[in-house]
Formats: sequence, structure tokens, C-alpha cells
Amino acid sequence: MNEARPPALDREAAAVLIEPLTEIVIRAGAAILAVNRSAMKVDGKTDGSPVTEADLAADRIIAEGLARVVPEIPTLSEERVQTLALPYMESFFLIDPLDGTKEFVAGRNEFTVNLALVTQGTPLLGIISAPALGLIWRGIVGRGAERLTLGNGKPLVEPIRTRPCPPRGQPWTVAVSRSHGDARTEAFIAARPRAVRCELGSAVKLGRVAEGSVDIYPRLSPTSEWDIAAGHAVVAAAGGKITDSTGAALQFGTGRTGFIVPEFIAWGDPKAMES
Ligand SMILES: Nc1ncnc2c1ncn2[C@@H]1O[C@H](COP(=O)(O)O)[C@@H](OP(=O)(O)O)[C@H]1O
Ligand SMILES: [Mg+2]
Repeated sequence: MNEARPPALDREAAAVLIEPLTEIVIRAGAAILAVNRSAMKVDGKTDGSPVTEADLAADRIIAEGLARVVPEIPTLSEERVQTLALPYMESFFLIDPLDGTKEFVAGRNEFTVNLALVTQGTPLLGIISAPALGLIWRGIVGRGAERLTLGNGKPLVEPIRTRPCPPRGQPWTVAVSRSHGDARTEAFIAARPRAVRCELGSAVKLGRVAEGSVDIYPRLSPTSEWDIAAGHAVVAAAGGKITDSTGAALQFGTGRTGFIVPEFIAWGDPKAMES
């Protein structure tokens, strides 16, 4: 018997979806902002990371929204990993409903809603929303990226591009995690003197690479596929590249143990990989 396989969505299909997907992400962000952080309950997950009612509310809105807009495409969310049947070789949505939960719990504003459309193991479309900053970075690989600034009326939409990396020895700006430091990342930064460090929480770091306000974001310690899939698409759409430390491409949804990404480097300027 032939089982119906979910379709592989291409760039044109992604372009049709980007507005309704952005709307879903904006609604998820509003639900997060509606949670009273000083009164909410914070639970621990099995991996030791926190989860709150805001993570779950955002996850619910995204799941319902995707089921309405694109019911034929499978979804994988940080909060629902147990519902999976890997590998997904066609298209699927990869979601982190609240990335930077530690920042959120600590009362800081650097947390994001991340939504990626992955086709054949590579993120094709990405949306990173930072609701407390009123910013959204989004893009489709091969079609460009943009930053939306949300206000009371229509959002301000600006095209974005990564920037050329300064030559070695000149000051360069490196995004680093506010909450998760590690020795390998520090050694990478120390090997290129005159770094200006920019400490940020969540996938805001990948948004800043994509818009060209930082040069690079090395993370030579583990994260998960849902932490970086949306940013992977936005950075690539804006002219950058994400690789492992050998320069090899990353794969998503192919059944890696626990969806762990052992390391990555987000290069604003892919030419900087050669220096
Ligand atoms: N050892 C580890 N393994 C997997 N993911 C990790 C990790 N340490 C941190 N992370 C992930 O990194 C994200 C936070 O990154 P940052 O420090 O840049 O803000 C967290 O996402 P969540 O907040 O969605 O759980 C967390 O899951
Ligand atoms: Mg995360």
C-alpha cells in the first residue's frame, strides 16, 4: 500500500506561507507577553532547562495555527518531541515556542519564538520573533531576509543583509550567549584578537548576525536543532552561513540523537571562513 507522503515545499510555496506564519508567530509572542512573569510557575525539564506556562501557551498557539494553515506538513516542537517519527526527509516545521526561557524567567527581554520550515534536511524559511523587543527577523533562502519592527500600526519592514567581516587584526563583533559560556567558544574568540563581545540571549544573536550588526556567532557547545533552525534560514537568506567548526553543513530532522547540535558557527560573511 502506498502511504501518502507529506509534500516537499519549495521557495515559491514558502513565499506564499510567510505572512500567515508570521501572524501565528506574532500571536504566540503576544501570549508570552501576557504571562505575568513574577507570578508564574517555573518547572524543570528532564534536561534541567526551565519550562513555563508561557512556553506551553506559545506552543499551543503555533500548533493550532499550523494545523489550520498547513495541516499536511508535520511539525516538531521542543515541547512535543515525543510525537515524532524520524527522519523527516520532505518538509516539516521545526519550532522553539520560547527560546531563551532562562532570560524570560530572569525578567530580561532577549527571548524569541522560532519557527522554521525545513525541506530535505535544510531550513528554507525562518522566522525569529523577539516579542519584548518588538522585532522579527525572517527570510527565505534564495529570496532574501528582512527585519520587521512592530508598533501600533503596520510593521516597519526593512530588507537586511549580513555584513563583510573586518580583516583579521581589526575589531570584529562576536555574539555570545548571556547564560551558557564554554571554553571551546572562548578559545575560538581568543584566537582572533580584538573581538568586541556582544552578550545576548536566545536566537536574537542569529537575528543580529543576519541584520549585519554583529559579525559572527560561534557556539562550540551543544544546542538543539529547534534553537537554530529558524536562524539558520534567516542568516542564509541574508547572505551568511552556518557550519560546524570544520566548515561542514548542518542537517536537521535526520534523526540525530536528541536533536542535539554539538557545535556551530554562524558566519555573517562566509569568506571569513577562509581566514
Ligand atoms: N547543553 C545543552 N544542550 C542542549 N541545548 C542547550 C544546552 N545548553 C543550552 N542549550 C539551549 O540553548 C538555549 C539558550 O541559548 P542562550 O544561552 O544562547 O540563550 C536554550 O534554549 P531554550 O531556552 O529554548 O531551552 C537551551 O535549550
Ligand atoms: Mg531554545
